[in-house]
Amino acid sequence: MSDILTIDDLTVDIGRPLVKGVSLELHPGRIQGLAGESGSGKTLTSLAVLGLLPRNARTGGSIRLGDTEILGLRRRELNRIRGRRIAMVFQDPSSSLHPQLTVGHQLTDHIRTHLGLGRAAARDRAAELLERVNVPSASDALGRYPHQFSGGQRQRIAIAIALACDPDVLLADEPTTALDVTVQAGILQLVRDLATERNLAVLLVTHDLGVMSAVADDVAVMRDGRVVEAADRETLFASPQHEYTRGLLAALPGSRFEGGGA
Ligand SMILES: Nc1ncnc2c1ncn2[C@@H]1O[C@H](COP(=O)(O)OP(=O)(O)OP(=O)(O)O)[C@@H](O)[C@H]1O
Repeated sequence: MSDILTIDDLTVDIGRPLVKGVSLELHPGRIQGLAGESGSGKTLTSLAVLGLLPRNARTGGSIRLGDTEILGLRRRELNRIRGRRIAMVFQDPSSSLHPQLTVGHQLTDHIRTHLGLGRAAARDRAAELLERVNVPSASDALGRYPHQFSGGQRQRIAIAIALACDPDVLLADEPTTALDVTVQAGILQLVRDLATERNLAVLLVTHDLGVMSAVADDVAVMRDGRVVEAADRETLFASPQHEYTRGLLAALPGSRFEGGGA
């Protein structure tokens, strides 16, 4: 299976070692889950892919997009890749949406900047995207501001913006954590469907193994800066090898791993 994004022995040091040799491969059409408790280094790993680590971070290892090494690229080169080939959605959709600009303004600006389309063509594409992510009355929605939508709809809009330029890779960091449980399933199903229909390689970062079990094809579990276990979803959930993974699974409601034994 060909990989589109390859993280190889990644290290991140910010005053102390925080990511300690992480390797992961992302494949088109597949969702790679990255689980682990708070502080285990999941977010730093995904920020490294986007070149968004703090300036004082020192990195080692390799991150390749196709055949291109992207770890350590200059900001200008990275800007060309970010948004266009690698896109991201965050836990709080408001952080990717400008509060004072209409949704249409934000989507069409993004499309025009990256794809060089004219105003009318960009607006058509924006409406199509909103329809695809199931925002109701897509053409009306273009004229509205982010605060006029629910949290779930704002996350759908953030996903539409992320996908506007047909990226190869989507990094989703806790995309449903801030949402009501009832809304979460719909967003996860959307990410699942988009991965399949657009051949998108997704890195899904979450501390919630319940979320993982719903959509990820492969799961890696991080602890203290390292991947302690990685397998396809069925294998990992059926026979977790690592005590730490068993502990995480035991924390799930209704788990058969309660008590720590497999
Ligand atoms: N800018 C920074 N300077 C110093 N330490 C940092 C910085 N950013 C993160 N860290 C530390 O790095 C470790 C890993 O953080 P990271 O955000 O990657 O964890 P995480 O697994 O994503 O957890 P969470 O789910 O809480 O976001 C934590 O101990 C955190 O305190």
